[in-house]
Amino acid sequence: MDTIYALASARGKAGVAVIRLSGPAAHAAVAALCASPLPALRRAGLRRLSWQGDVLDEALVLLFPQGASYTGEESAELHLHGSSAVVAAVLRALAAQPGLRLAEPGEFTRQALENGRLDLTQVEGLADLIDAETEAQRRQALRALDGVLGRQAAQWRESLVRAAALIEATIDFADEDVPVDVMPEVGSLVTHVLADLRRETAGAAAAERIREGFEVAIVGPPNAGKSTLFNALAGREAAITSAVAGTTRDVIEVRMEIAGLAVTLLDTAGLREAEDEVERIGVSRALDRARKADLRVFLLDEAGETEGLEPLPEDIVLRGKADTPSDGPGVSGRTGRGIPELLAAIGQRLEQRVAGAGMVIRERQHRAMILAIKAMESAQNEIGRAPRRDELVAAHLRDAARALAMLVGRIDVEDLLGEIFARFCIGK
Ligand SMILES: Nc1nc2c(ncn2[C@@H]2O[C@H](COP(=O)(O)OP(=O)(O)OP(=O)(O)O)[C@@H](O)[C@H]2O)c(=O)[nH]1
Ligand SMILES: [K+]
Ligand SMILES: [Mg+2]
Repeated sequence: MDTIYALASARGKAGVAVIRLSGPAAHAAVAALCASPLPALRRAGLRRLSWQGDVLDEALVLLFPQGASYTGEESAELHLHGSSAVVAAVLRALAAQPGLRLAEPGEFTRQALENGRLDLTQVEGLADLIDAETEAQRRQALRALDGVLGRQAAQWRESLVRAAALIEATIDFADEDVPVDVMPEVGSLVTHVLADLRRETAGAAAAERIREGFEVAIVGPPNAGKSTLFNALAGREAAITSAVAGTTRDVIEVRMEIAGLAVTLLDTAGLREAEDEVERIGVSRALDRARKADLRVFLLDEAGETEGLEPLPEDIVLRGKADTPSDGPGVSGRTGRGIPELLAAIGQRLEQRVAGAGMVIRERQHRAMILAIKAMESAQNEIGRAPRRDELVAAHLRDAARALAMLVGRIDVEDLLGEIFARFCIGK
């Protein structure tokens, strides 16, 4: 087992920079830099770090024992002054130590996974937490990091393994008298776990939306004031506005947060039968993106019509350029009138769509759950058959248990690991 090290904090100037070490030689490597004895385990101590007669920094040194660290390995943290020269000097001194090497991206977390400190769903939660931009993403990622899904999956697996074992026990009794009929208990275990799995997968789409965010498109006739409204919502002049109908051609995007949810807001070309070739392309892009968006805000002019696109029941339809109360209900990008109400209406519709969000967040987790559900449905069908083939019931239940093991990364995940960890930064 190698001892790995890396800068764990962000690169560049900062108040403090943290270098992390993990592996059997971690404490020895720190000791080699410290003139005075190392601080007690899990106690921060200020130490002068030096290497080959050269003082590197005054650092806070923190040691964690094997089995009680983030990675599960013997580890250490050096809290340095956050200068790139100091960090570079300490990294050079560590590189010179025998048995040490620079960590790969995500390798500390990979050690944690391999040592059973985290399961795969927690690693995914951690990746999401690092990427989190909104409140809903942060809360959801923290729940995943806490391991809710892994704990629940362990209970489901236990029930399935118990059910399979009950059947297998009766198979061994085949030629003799079977002591008890186990099928009522097996049937009830299967029914309960299946109901749980179905309920959790039903919330997967909502959870995925929290993670990925929503697309909300502003659509309507030319000159309705879409780009002006878009800029007002974005809080900056992201789109060109002008009195010329057909100003916007490309779909323009801004990322924002509405009701704690990640939203990509889209400004689109005014919808009409365009004469101009470029505008026609713009209109066709507008239609395409607006149809794919999660929600459309139809901004209408006095005529109150939109060419080529019908609002869906959940869409928002309102009149633009409603600058003053005498203009009636609607919204004005110019004066800001009606914007808080519009944001509230968008937020309310999006919140409805994430209401059922559960523990299953990623497509990968969803697929593992579906595999488990399919296997359990096969088991249930077999239970209902006459004559019933008990070996098959047991085999389907074992398949379902295996799918749940995949869910938490206990088996069959080598490829996945590469994919997940490649997205981590070095030092995580
Ligand atoms: N009074 C008033 N005028 C507005 C408002 N919003 C936009 N306008 C004016 O209406 C004209 C068109 O505004 P844009 O924001 O470019 O309209 P658009 O819907 O994006 O137009 P296209 O991109 O050409 O489809 C400009 O002259 C704006 O100044 C508003 O809320 N009130
Ligand atoms: K315009
Ligand atoms: Mg526009």
